Amino acid sequence: MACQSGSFRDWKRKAVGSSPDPSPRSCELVPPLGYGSRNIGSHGDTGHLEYLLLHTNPLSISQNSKTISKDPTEFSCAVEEYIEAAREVACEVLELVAEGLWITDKLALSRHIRDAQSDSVLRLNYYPASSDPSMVVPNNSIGFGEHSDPQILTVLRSNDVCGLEISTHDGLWIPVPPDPDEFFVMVGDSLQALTNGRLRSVRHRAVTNRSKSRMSVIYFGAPAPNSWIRPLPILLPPHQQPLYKPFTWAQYKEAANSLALRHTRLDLFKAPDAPLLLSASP
Ligand SMILES: O=C(O)CCC(=O)C(=O)O
Ligand SMILES: [Fe+2]
Repeated sequence: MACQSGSFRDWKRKAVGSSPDPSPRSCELVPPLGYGSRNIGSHGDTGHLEYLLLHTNPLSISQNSKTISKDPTEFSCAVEEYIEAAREVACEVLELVAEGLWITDKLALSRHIRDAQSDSVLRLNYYPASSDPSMVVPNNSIGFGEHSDPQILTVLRSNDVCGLEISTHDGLWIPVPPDPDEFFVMVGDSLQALTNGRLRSVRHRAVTNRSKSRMSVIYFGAPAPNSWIRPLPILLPPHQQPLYKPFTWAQYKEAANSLALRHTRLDLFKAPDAPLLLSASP
């Protein structure tokens, strides 16, 4: 069935309705895909949010849509259309990055997420308006704790409510002004490894708003599980050592999932004699 194009607002409405059920039931999907609430990962990280996590594979979307939406066809069309647009943004950005780094093969980075086996995912986060005194930082509650995204590139959109914050190298948190008509692009750990640290993954977090609920839709562009991630040879002049040992995306995912969110998970793959890269974390 052909998908009709719709705006970001339409997409959110189709995904969870204009006011999400405050106590939705489990979508009975294989973890970690599907519906989640408060718990992020399996290491005790919690936040004030509800989310849907979907694999971007069309078959997986159409199967999962049946348990998520009352109108699975409309839902999966909207999701697939959004993913296609977000993937295009991610690939264009990665091709510009390759050009900027004088990489002769312009597709060297984007090829990973164009791969039919790409393990990219889409996350829809809903942060209810709240302030829980136990998680205050200092005026708002933690919606999604500090971390860097493990994938290659993150393409994020939100409604017009602030909440996303990024950390400077010296640990200062800077709010990102919301704009529902813009994409926000963040470097993930895998891109840091592929570029041998020329690009650094962004530490970020989301805080909740006291008076307004916030929604974000995030495309995480990832390689195929068996793809090798290693510094591109062209970014390794003879005198320069690789900062990271080669790893497959499946290995990185497993390692990343073994640690809590706040850890600098890329450190697990540091090359033994790697020169010191000043940490991006506070
Ligand atoms: O919802 C947001 O603005 C950020 C969430 C986030 O960082 C994530 O889902 O990885
Ligand atoms: Fe993130």
